[in-house]
Amino acid sequence: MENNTLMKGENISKLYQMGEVTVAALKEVDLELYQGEFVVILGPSGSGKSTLLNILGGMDLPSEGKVFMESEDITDYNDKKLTVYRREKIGFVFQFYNLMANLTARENVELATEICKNALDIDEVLGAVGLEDRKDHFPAQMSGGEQQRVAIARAVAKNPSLLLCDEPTGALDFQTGIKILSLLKKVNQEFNKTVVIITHNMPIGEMADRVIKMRSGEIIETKINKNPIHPERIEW
Ligand SMILES: Nc1ncnc2c1ncn2[C@@H]1O[C@H](COP(=O)(O)OP(=O)(O)OP(=O)(O)O)[C@@H](O)[C@H]1O
Repeated sequence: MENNTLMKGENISKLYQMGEVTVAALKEVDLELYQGEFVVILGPSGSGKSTLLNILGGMDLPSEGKVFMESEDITDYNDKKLTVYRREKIGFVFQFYNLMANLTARENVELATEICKNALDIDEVLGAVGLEDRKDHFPAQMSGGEQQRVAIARAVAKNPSLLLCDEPTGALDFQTGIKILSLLKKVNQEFNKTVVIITHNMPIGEMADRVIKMRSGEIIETKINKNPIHPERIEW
């Protein structure tokens, strides 16, 4: 592995047996993620993005292939080690925030960090995502954009090696979506977190250091953006 390789997937395949039919969600995918980069994985519905994200995040295992995080092969892990891996190495951000409705913003973040070894200061992270005045609000008292900020704070405060975001702007209007993308960029730069976003929204690729395009379970193109644009300049 190169010095700054954070994750490496080798020959990853994922097959689903549907009665007589075998669906190949991923076909011999190779990829590398580098420390500190901002990656956007683009592809149409059904191209295998979520399957790949789930495997990188230790939520699912490949049918074949190896997945290394910081040189350790996570496909060798048992369930217990995978749980620790998900808890300590990965921050997840989903389209629908998945916050605990009966906990405040601060408590949602606190709960996620309680069992993590190297958690960051909760109030500092809530401040960084612009929620200092909303800490004691419950999810139902917040807008979609604010709830997504809580979800991002929750993921970042664990101090993971990698932030995996599945359509993080999918449920938001354009302006709010741009703000969330700007926040993810800030987290990438200020907290030096490697960020991966999966989306079918092509213009989002323009803010990435690297764009990985998928189709039918394969990576069909990897493109380095020499001059990624600021999210505020994205239009869709
Ligand atoms: N649990 C499953 N059982 C059977 N087939 C599955 C399963 N999960 C995914 N697939 C199939 O694998 C392929 C890839 O699905 P995946 O969800 O990874 O695509 P995607 O690019 O994330 O799509 P979307 O953007 O719609 O979420 C699809 O053909 C899908 O139907």
